[in-house]
Amino acid sequence: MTSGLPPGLEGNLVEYVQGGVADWLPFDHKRFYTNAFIIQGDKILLGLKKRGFGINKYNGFGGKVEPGETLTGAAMRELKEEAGIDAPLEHAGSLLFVTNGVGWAFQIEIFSARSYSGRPTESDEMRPKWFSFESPATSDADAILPPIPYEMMWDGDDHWLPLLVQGRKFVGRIDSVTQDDGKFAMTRHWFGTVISDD
Ligand SMILES: Nc1ncnc2c1[nH]c(=O)n2[C@H]1C[C@H](O)[C@@H](COP(=O)(O)OP(=O)(O)OP(=O)(O)O)O1
Repeated sequence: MTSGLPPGLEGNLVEYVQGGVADWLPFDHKRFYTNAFIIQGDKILLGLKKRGFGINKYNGFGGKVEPGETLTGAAMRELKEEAGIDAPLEHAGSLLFVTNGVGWAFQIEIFSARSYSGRPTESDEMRPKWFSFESPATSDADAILPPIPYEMMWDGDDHWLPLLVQGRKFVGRIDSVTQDDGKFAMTRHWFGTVISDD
């Protein structure tokens, strides 16, 4: 294991970016979630969350890992439920989110695929939309795609999404405090890239 990692992270990692000086927040257990992204050429499929936690934010497709499910099985189920597509998802990274006063941490396993079958379809929970991660945003021959809408995504996504797009495996932790308006403010973050899975 790499020394000096934030609590809750493990692996053979090299630091990529970090910020904030607050103490790492305490948590007593993790709850597991998945989040899946389809990447094709210079475009990425995101979904606008229509309800619940993270409403009106763009994100990958995912949710809670149900009892008895594997992480990959959960990721594939959520992708189908929320975007109507199947994909050969592969594990791409792990993120730990800790918020003050919650007591437990979100462990989010990130998956990606470069191909998929079916047609991205709006569900009760998510509205799929393609974005370009190249600049200028001219992905499709006949359509100009908008750039990744980081201003409508979770804080910190701008740190790790470029690694995902480049196919570099990553691990990160983001601590946040809840503000008076109910929004989160990042207090500390750390991201590393995986040197090897050994
Ligand atoms: N910071 C943070 N906290 C919590 N969840 C997330 C983040 N960043 C994220 O990217 N996410 C992801 C993790 C999951 O993919 C979703 C949240 O899942 P949720 O929609 O609550 O779970 P479901 O199982 O789909 O929920 P319901 O079907 O019960 O509504 O955001």
